[in-house]
Amino acid sequence: MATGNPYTVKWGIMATGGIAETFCKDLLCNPEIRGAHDVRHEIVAVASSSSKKRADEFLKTIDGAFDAKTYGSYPELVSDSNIDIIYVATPHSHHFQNTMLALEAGKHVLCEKAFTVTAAQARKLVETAKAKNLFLMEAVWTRYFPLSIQIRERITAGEIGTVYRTIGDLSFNSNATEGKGLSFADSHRMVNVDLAGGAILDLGVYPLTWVFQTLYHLQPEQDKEAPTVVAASNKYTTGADENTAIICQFPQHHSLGVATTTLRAHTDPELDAVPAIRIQGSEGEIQVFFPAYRPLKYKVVKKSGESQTFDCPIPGDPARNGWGHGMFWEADECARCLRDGKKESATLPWKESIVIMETMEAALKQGGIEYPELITTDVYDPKSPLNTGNQ
Ligand SMILES: NC(=O)C1=CN([C@@H]2O[C@H](COP(=O)(O)OP(=O)(O)OC[C@H]3O[C@@H](n4cnc5c(N)ncnc54)[C@H](OP(=O)(O)O)[C@@H]3O)[C@@H](O)[C@H]2O)C=CC1
Ligand SMILES: O=C1OC[C@@H](O)[C@H](O)[C@H]1O
Repeated sequence: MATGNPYTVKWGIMATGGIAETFCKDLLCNPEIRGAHDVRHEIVAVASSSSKKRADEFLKTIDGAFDAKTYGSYPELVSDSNIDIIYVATPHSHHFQNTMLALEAGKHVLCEKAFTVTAAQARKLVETAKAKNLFLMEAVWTRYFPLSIQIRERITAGEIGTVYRTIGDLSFNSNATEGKGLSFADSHRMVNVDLAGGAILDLGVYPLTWVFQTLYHLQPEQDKEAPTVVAASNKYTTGADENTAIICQFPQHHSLGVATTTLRAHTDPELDAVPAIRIQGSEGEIQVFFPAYRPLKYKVVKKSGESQTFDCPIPGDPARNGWGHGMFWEADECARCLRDGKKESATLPWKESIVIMETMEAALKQGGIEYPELITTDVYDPKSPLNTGNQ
């Protein structure tokens, strides 16, 4: 246990949608419940691009941080001198402009996945954070789960031998009950190209996370090899991808990753019948169960067929009705990096977020998926409607 007072991070929350609510509820959990004695979190400000009233309502929804400042615009939020770090919880389309807005205002940033819409945007964010000496991290929360840490450690310890292949899927059966369409309205962020919708950027990033954290992240630094990418997509009527398969080849490491995602079928309709991820090595494999973004269980199966299952429950805070979603671990990582003066997380370094964006960009290109100029530009514009809330 660390001695002394825990290091406190003051968060500013940009946007008041679904994931902002979940993340904030996790920030409000007592860190001691998950054994984190060295850091704590405070929500000091919340902004909605629609109105200050919406931000006020959000505080009621999360049932906490009642003293937080509330704003009706993102530019006001990033100007608040009391904030250490901004959590960007807007749709993918907005991540580049919104993160630039925060970095330009001198704020550290945790930005939701997918990091950006293009690889050039990701590179620009990293260049800006580096130039301004600010912390920046893509919010791929799954990487910070004890389950992910254990699996990376088992691979490094050689428990399944040399890993040759990782196969991962994250898919939902989102077919409408009638007709051939999906259950989402065409305007919904899941399928709306103006919001950079589609399976790859929203869901595909998770099977890719498993491919990358097992086949790329663990490569020694001196032999880092980015993948060659082969991909195919089927398009939905909106132009977004509804069904995509991505092969990542690492020829020098003799390994292959296969990441699939669809909005047309479920990874594991029986929930627990088939693994969502298989990490396959010369001496056995590790199977991770659905969902790829929030797994609670994995199995180590030795070459002999002998197997052992490991449960990794997410601790809940009894003082918050047992709430605990698992996003607090990435928040703790941000806090520790800020405390230690680190600008990037070693668990998801900048270079890796960029290579993942390059992979998704290659897949989008091969799948013929195109997004509008407003959301693909890598020219920062503080007056972009994506920052001012008129879009
Ligand atoms: N880590 C995870 O498990 C998850 C991550 N996500 C990621 O979080 C991000 C947001 O997703 P989610 O919270 O589900 O989305 P929501 O649609 O629920 O919320 C998005 C919020 O962004 C703001 N916003 C600003 N401009 C727009 C616009 N033009 N259209 C829609 N919203 C806008 C709004 O907040 P306001 O009006 O207050 O400005 C809105 O409430 C995405 O990047 C997604 O991939 C999503 C779900 C789970
Ligand atoms: O990040 C996510 O994880 C859960 C999914 O349901 C959601 O669409 C996605 O954004």
